[in-house]
Amino acid sequence: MKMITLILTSFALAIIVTYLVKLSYRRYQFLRKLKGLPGPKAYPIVGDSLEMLYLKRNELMKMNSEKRELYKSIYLEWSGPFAEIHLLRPEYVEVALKSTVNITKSMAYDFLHDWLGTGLLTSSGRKWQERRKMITPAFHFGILEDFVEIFGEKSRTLVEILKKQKFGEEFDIYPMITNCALDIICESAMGTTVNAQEKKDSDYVRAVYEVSELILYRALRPWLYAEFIWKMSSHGKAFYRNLKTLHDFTNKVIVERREATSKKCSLNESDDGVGKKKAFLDLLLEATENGHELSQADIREEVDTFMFEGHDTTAASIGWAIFLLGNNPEVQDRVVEELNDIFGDSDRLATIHDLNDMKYLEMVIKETLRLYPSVPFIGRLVTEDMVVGEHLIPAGVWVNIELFSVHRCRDHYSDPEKFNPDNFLPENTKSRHPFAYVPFSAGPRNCIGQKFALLEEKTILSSILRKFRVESTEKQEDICLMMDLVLRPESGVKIKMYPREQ
Ligand code: HEM
Repeated sequence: MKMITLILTSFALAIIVTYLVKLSYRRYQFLRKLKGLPGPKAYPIVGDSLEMLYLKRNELMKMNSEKRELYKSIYLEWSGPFAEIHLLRPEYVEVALKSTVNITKSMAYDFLHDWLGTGLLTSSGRKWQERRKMITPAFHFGILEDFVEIFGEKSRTLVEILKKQKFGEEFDIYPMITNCALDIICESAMGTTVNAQEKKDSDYVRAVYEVSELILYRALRPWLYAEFIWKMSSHGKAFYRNLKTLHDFTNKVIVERREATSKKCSLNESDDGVGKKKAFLDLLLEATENGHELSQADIREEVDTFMFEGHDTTAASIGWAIFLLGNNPEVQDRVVEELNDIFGDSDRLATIHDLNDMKYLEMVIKETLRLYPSVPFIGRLVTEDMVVGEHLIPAGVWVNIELFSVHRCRDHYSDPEKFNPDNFLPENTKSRHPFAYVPFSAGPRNCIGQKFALLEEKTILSSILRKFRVESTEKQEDICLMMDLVLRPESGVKIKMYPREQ
């Protein structure tokens, strides 16, 4: 017995040692190729991840800003044994984002696979190309027009909820905006209502929050990366329990929607009883009828991807816009002036034409996304050698494309920390580097939902501002940036509100 234990232990040790030697050799090879790149001190195997272990979630962005000041354009970090190159300049980011070969996402996205499978956000190669081609028409302008009605209805509910707040008293508007965005994406993606704004006890909504929180919890704890350890841990168990709620819900909606659609086809009805507006899900179901082979799981991963990508991102950006408008009354007044010109005394919902006329509000939204991009970093695995400036980035390393840093580049913005919507006046954008502003990414893997997002943001913000004057109770310099799955203010968006009529 003792002998067997000894043999097995030696065998396990030999495997571990071989693996460590392989990692060290790989590191040595990369170091030779990456000679000359600056970066923090790193050790074999653990890299510079040790400092991350002691870092609080709200310190991540601060550390990131310090590194931006120190290294300016590019630096090398070691995430454990893996080399990660951070790109901070528009000129470098352009090379990475324009690449049609280096489109594979980095390991960080693997944590999303349980929920999103390999849908549009997380897939790569042929699968991604085919899906992108198939899904792009779903974001056509004509189709987006249908969603504007949903944006308006849900925003109206938000305004009714806000009316119940005590005017002049501080409160956090962020959770209300998030619930509104969740209602919008549920109805747009699946054609179903979860009433996140009015109903506090939806299992689905609770599971969305729990799963997002638990993905982040795992991402910040390397000892939970191994799947079998994660599955055994209490947080992992909670994750899979909530995940089941999410998948069961999406599966049920798909089945019901499929049945309703085929009933409509067999009766040859023009109006469907499913509702006149088409959800993204209907467009995917139609694609299966038009020759695309999509299984239930294929459709689910795309619907789940919209759910994930399509609510936190917009909620964060709307929250930041309210925060900035509440700190800059003169900008808020100009937005309201524009809204008065469009709506006069009318209480009607905004049409797509009204939204297109909101030019100044659009500049405000763009400037908000410059200062506080909902997705501050994008990660890619380099699969083919790439040259940025005078640096060769070899295949096998990860690149971290830092949208947050690019947007604060002093060469392209004279006062980068200042909120100034005029940065987006045509005369100011015309000569700027095209990759100095990329909140929706750029190149082949840019955000497919960006027009949807802009229309949604305009609808929610204009609905709030037509009814209320907002005043922020925290200043820009005091706010602590929190890197969750999206970039958000640590303490929410604290405001006081007053009715416009007064
Ligand atoms: C302000 C709101 C939004 C921002 C800032 C934003 C930003 C981004 C960024 C930076 C990416 C690239 C991610 C990467 O390469 O890893 C992306 C991809 C994506 N976004 Fe958005 N997004 C927003 C809203 C939306 C909405 C509303 C939807 C859907 C309705 C959506 C769907 C997607 C999808 C499916 C992808 C993956 C595209 C692909 O790889 O082909 N996004 N988004």
